[in-house]
Amino acid sequence: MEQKNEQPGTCSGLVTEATGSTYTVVADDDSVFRSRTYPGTKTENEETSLVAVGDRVELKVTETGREQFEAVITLVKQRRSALTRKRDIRRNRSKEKIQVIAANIDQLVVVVSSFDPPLSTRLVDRYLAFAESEQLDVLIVVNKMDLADAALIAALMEPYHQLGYSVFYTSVCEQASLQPLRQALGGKLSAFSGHSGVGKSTLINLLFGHKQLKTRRTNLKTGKGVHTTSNSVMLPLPDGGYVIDTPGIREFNLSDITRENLRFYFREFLAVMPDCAFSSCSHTEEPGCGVQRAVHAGGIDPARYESYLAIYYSLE
Ligand SMILES: Nc1nc2c(ncn2[C@@H]2O[C@H](COP(=O)(O)OP(=O)(O)OP(=O)(O)O)[C@@H](O)[C@H]2O)c(=O)[nH]1
Ligand SMILES: [Zn+2]
Repeated sequence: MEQKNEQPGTCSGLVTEATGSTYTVVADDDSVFRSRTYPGTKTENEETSLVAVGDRVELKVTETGREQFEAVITLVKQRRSALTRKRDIRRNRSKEKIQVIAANIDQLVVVVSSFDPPLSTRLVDRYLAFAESEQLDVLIVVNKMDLADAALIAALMEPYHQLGYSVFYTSVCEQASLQPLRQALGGKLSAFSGHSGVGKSTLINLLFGHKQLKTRRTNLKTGKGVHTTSNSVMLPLPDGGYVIDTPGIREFNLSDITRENLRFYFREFLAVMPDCAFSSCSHTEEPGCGVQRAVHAGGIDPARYESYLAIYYSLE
């Protein structure tokens, strides 16, 4: 449990919006402060963005600050997790080594569409490998189900159910289809990610109701523009929890995934890996490979294995 009001004038809260120089912090008593850092701001996280959306922080609020809802951030608490951005020297004008897109994310919500753009399980597999490498829980959302042959999509997605992943089928044309997803998001910090055009913004807007739609829409949109790094917002869900719209997988920092460790991020490989003749087996061309044997015997989905090979050969 979070300790409240350790000292007079201090409180802790959650950073829900970052706009460059100021941060919106929702304090534990639900009051909202426009906050700034100052040279004395301390952090329990090294060499990364000082403050990111999703961070837990301690605030110092003066009497006038309390009236105007302004505060300074005195401490950024240790993050449980951090979604980081691939380094782009041209864009990264600040000196921070690792740019954090969102902190303390509970789950990554991978949104794909059944059609327009068509469903790519290869892309789903890339996201899943990434989520596994970050030890993030993941929800898969197949949107635009109104445009698809449901039986065809069900067949494509069956391996993911088998592997124990949570899959949601949604259409923004049918409100009821959002209910299971809404439930899975309740009380958690969730990062939505997916290709452009799959319906992330539309889904998010529907999920948190129409009231904030007008005021927040602009922020959501600019969050994807040139100033993405300094302008992201976490939207409160009506029943608790927050959602943040994050960039597509290409913009995430994937450098922790290597040819050596990729095999651990395909969860169905783990059980058969001990059967490989070589302990260092890459499951690509080696003889006596337990993974390849399982693919031939039907125990591992061939499309998943193809994804593994595609990602493997795309890595240095
Ligand atoms: N038929 C159908 N269209 C949808 C659905 N969800 C979204 N769309 C449409 O798909 C288009 C793209 O939706 P967006 O919400 O802008 O997609 P996005 O993923 O946020 O895309 P970016 O903003 O480019 O990242 C819009 O024209 C939506 O109206 C759906 O469930 N069914
Ligand atoms: Zn092998």
